[in-house]
Amino acid sequence: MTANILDGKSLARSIINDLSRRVSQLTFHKLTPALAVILIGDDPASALYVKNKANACDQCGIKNIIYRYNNNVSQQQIINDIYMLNDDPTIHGILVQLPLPKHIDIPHIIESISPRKDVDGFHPYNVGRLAVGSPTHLLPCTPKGVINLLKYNHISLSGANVVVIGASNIVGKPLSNMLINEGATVSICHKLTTNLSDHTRNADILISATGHAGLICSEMVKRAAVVVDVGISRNADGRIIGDVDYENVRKIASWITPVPGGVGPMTIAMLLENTVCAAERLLNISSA
Ligand SMILES: NC(=O)C1=CN([C@@H]2O[C@H](COP(=O)(O)OP(=O)(O)OC[C@H]3O[C@@H](n4cnc5c(N)ncnc54)[C@H](OP(=O)(O)O)[C@@H]3O)[C@@H](O)[C@H]2O)C=CC1
Ligand SMILES: Nc1nc(=O)c2c([nH]1)NC[C@@H]1CN(c3ccc(C(=O)N[C@@H](CCC(=O)O)C(=O)O)cc3)C=[N+]21
Ligand SMILES: [Mg+2]
Repeated sequence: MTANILDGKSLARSIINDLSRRVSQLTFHKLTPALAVILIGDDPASALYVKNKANACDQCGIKNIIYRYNNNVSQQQIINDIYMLNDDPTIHGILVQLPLPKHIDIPHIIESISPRKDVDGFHPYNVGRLAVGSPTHLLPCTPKGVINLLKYNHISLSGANVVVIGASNIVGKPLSNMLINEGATVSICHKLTTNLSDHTRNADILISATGHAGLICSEMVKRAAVVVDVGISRNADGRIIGDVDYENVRKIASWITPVPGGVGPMTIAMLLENTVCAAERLLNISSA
């Protein structure tokens, strides 16, 4: 058996194509959706994400404004600039690229973003709405991308045993809440989990989001499981690789995401969708 591919790249392309029409509709109403990206320092992974985002924005007509700062910029400067963007009616989404330099307090920065412009879905207001299962306009991009990729391929979540590895605020925790809301039975594993494979071998759907290359080998995967690889690291040649031993696991799994070309492009498509939704809210023509 060889797994089917969960092709995030082509699904993202078609989502971005559909977004172009919604952007045209908005510009017809004299409203061009705009995303402000705050980028501090020169982290190479961040630079790649920022570049891919900018290209995708260009494809569908979203205005993308990048604010660059040196590593030693003060926290107060960033907060002042976020307040300015909160009050700017021509800006619909604000994204602060993570990680941040050590002297900057991430929760403090995130809480200064207006929840209406929080296109990452990281503000405690939006996190809380997700946690209590209220309707939310802005869901975190990577978890939303994973759920959409599974649903598009008719992979059922209701009643499924899903194991999520990684419990971060940007991927593992929000993804787990979204899966619970979809009716899945969710186990969350992290660094302190003992005997990881005792958990992973029970998974109908296994999702790894650690950044530990090669963590998931075929012995840890149940036959015919669905395997989703969120992780991004670089191998010795500088190529992007995930958490999963792809060549061996694809012989066991029923479905698998490639890296690159799986979850990454979906994250970007969801960011653009959130930006368009945030702009549409101003006109009350939301189709979502
Ligand atoms: N494809 C995409 O669109 C995106 C990819 N990423 C990538 O996903 C990965 C995770 O990102 P992020 O959540 O921000 O990372 P963090 O470093 O914030 O979190 C990693 C999580 O994985 C857990 N973990 C790390 N190593 C192991 C291990 N060996 N066994 C079990 N659990 C482990 C950590 O446990 P503990 O909590 O105990 O420390 C933590 O919960 C990274 O590679 C990142 O680059 C991130 C966002 C988007
Ligand atoms: N505030 C904030 N929000 C984030 O969502 C966020 C962040 N900070 N910091 C960094 C991580 C990482 N992340 C990626 C998104 C897309 C790709 C991506 O486009 N991946 C392509 C790479 C393709 C290529 O090689 O160019 C792929 O997997 O196919 C990668 C990584 C978002 N993150
Ligand atoms: Mg990918």
